[in-house]
Order: sequence, then structure tokens, then C-alpha cells
Amino acid sequence: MHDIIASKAQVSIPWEAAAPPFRHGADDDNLARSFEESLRISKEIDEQLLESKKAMEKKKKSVQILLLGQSESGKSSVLRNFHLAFAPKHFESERLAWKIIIQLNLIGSIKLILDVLQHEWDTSGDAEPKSPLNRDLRRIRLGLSPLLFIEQTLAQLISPGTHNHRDVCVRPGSNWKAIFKARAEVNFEDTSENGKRRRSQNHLGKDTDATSVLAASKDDILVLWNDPDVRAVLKRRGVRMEETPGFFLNDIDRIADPNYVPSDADIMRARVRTLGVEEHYFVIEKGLDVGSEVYITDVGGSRSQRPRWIPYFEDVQTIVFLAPLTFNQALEEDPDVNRLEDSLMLWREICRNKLLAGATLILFFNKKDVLASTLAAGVKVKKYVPSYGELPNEVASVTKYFCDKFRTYHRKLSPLPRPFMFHETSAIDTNSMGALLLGIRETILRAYLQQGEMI
Ligand SMILES: Nc1nc2c(ncn2[C@@H]2O[C@H](COP(=O)(O)OP(=O)(O)OP(=O)(O)O)[C@@H](O)[C@H]2O)c(=O)[nH]1
Ligand SMILES: [Mg+2]
Repeated sequence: MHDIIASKAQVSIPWEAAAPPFRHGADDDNLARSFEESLRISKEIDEQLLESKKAMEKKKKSVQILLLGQSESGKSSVLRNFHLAFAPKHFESERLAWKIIIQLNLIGSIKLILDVLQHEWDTSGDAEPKSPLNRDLRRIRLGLSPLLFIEQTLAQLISPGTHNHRDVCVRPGSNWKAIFKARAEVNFEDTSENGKRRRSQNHLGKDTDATSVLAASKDDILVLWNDPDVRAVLKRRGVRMEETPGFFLNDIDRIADPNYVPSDADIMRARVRTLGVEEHYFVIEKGLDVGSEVYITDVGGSRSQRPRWIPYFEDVQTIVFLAPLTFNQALEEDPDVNRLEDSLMLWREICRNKLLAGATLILFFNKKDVLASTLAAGVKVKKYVPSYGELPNEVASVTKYFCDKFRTYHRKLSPLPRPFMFHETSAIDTNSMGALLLGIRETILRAYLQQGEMI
């Protein structure tokens, strides 16, 4: 008997080898308890499987939209517009959480300016702060250090380990809105003596309440941002602050007010980088299809994030593809790649993908306001897109030129014929977005009904 066991062990069946030795006379109670525990775990797994099956069935019967496009194309901003247009109560419930994101965006801009100035000092060899600019700015930088501390604390709270990004980042499931909402509500309502005391401590950098520190630092921030020498350094180093996502420095008076509440437009302009894939569920609160359930899948758009999109391609009804016509910008993750060229490449992949053959594609040429201001500033398209040649440097002509390119790929590469639908959008303009989304609601519902017939 002993030999047989030994020879079995030599065959080394992995689970047998790993299993703990059976002890004769082991406590019967222990055995019964571990059996009950196994049963409980097995029951829990069955219940979870049933729950996820139910969730999948429910999702199949709901309106589904997948937002695609490169990073910074405006996917998450369009998602917010969907909430505002169709689920305003839901949108309202998150307003205060956005306040902290906007504060973080503002602090991010200040940090960027300070970094640029530091670099300027480091490379100019001007070790001693001789000019009044240097002296003032060094003092201001010191005064602003509590803000930098707050930024780190809040960023780590919602997304630990993502400190290398320029933007505020959130990981799926981080529940940042609930965390920030609770924080903002406490700070907003705390007018008690304790609250006041805490606010005054904040001035010493001992707390993490951005509202009071921003209010106390407002004048310094204004001096920094309005200083002509600072502007000159930024210009010389090619830093166009107004074009960075989540730019709020021109709104400092409003945002640094202790009673500041973000407007709808502020929320659309706020920048939170999406990491991974986020599924958002909401119920339509008004209109003909009130009560309908909607799932919107929002994805991180940078190149490293794109492989994660594929599992979400199955059964997709509608894709809203965002392609900003920012012809003079490069990808953040690869400064050698033009943003528009990347969007076209991505569009080609989406059009030709067989899993998406039955999906309705709606193309948004987003950031039309940015296109208009870039052209108004005299930036020539042909400098970045030589094939544009001598065509007029005007919004209508530029849009038509690129629209034709997107249309051609769509026609040539779609595995099955489908209509080419596009819109020129500005996701920060809530009025026009609201009207547009109401308009395309029917297209989205048609895609939903079509899929209903198939399943
Ligand atoms: N001026 C302008 N800014 C826009 C527009 N659409 C989006 N933005 C801003 O651009 C920034 C990036 O937008 P997001 O919606 O975060 O971009 P995203 O596609 O979700 O980016 P990832 O999450 O990185 O994939 C945000 O600060 C937005 O407010 C637009 O039409 N015009
Ligand atoms: Mg996003």
C-alpha cells in the first residue's frame, strides 16, 4: 500500500502533489466546516454567474453605444453630453464631483507653468534670482506648494500609481465620482467654526481641501498667469496653455471662489483621462422613450489602451467615432504622429473590422471650435498636410476635404454596405450637442431595434 502511494507520488499528478497530506483522525468538526465553506463558495459562484448572465441579457435588450476615437478626441465629453441630454437628474447628481476635477485641472496648469519656469532657470544658468520676476516667482512658487501637495493626495485617492500622467486619470471601478462628491459636499456645507478653523489650517498646507487653498492662493495664481515675462517664457518654449485639455486659468476668479459650483460648460471642458474601459448605465429620464435603459461604453483612446477595446466589439449596435480635425497637433504618446493621420488610420481599422460589420457608425468631426480658432490664427493646413495644397484655408473647405477621405474609406472598407453618417460637433457646446443628440436618437434606436430582430 505504502509503495503504491509512493509510486503515484512519483508520477506527480500536479494537484495530488500540491494537496496537503490527509491526516487520519482529523477533527470531524473541521471537516464539516470546510465542507460547508466549500458549499457556500460554490453557491456564491453560481449566484455570481447567474447575476452576470442576467446582466448580459439585460444589456442585450438595452440601447448600446460604444464611443471610440483617439485620446483627447472628446469621447468622455460626449458621454457627459448624453447624460445631460437624456438623464439630467443623473448629471446633476454628479455636479459637485466635477468641482474637484476642475480644481485639479487648474492646479495641473499651474504645475505646468512652474515646471516650465524651473526648466528655464535650470537651463539659463541664472542660479541667483536677480530679476524681480525670478524673486517674485520663487516666492509665489513657495506659496503655491500646498496646492501641489493637494493635487498629489487627490490624484492618488482616485487612481493610485498613475502619477506620471499630465492629466487627472481614473481607473475603471475607482468610484471617483462618489469619493469626490462626498468630499465636495463636506467642504461645501461646512460653515461651522470647526470648518472655518480647518480652512484656516489649510493655508498652512495641513489639509487637502482644494477650495480654501485655491481661494487663499488666487492672487498669486493671477500674478503668475498674467505676468508678461511668464507668458514670454511659455511662448518661447512653445507651451500653448490655452490649448491644453482642462484649461481653466482664465476662469480663476470664478473657480477660486469658495462657493463655486461648476456650470454645465465647465463640466464639459474638464479633463479626466480614461484608462481601460468604462461601462456606463443610465435610464432615460424624459421624452418618448422615457424608462429605456442605455449602456454607453467609454474607452481610453491612447495607443496602449486600444487592444482593450476588442472584447467590446461583439454585438455592438452603434459606434460613435470621434475624429477631431486638429490637423496641426501630434499624438501625446507619439509626437511623430499627426493626430488627424492617426484618426484616419483608426477609422480605417474600425470600418474594415468584420466584428463591427453590422454596427451603425456615426462619425463626429469634433472640436470644430478648435479648428475654427486654429484657422483664424492663420495656421496653414498645407504646412501639416501637404496634399491639401492651395485649397482655401477655411473651415468649410477643410471639413469637406477630410470628410471626403473618411467617406472613401468607409465606402471601400465596410464589409457590408452601410450609410455614411457624420456630424460636425463641439462637445463643449452643450446646447448644440443637446440638439444633435436628440436628432440622432432615432438612428440609435433604429440600430437597437435592428439588433432586437437579430437576437
Ligand atoms: N475646445 C474643445 N474642447 C473639447 C471638445 N471636446 C472635448 N474637448 C476637451 O478635450 C479634452 C479631452 O476630452 P475627453 O472627452 O477627455 O477625451 P477622451 O477622448 O475621452 O480622451 P481619453 O479618455 O484619453 O481617451 C477635455 O478637456 C475636453 O473638455 C471640443 O469639441 N472643443
Ligand atoms: Mg475619456
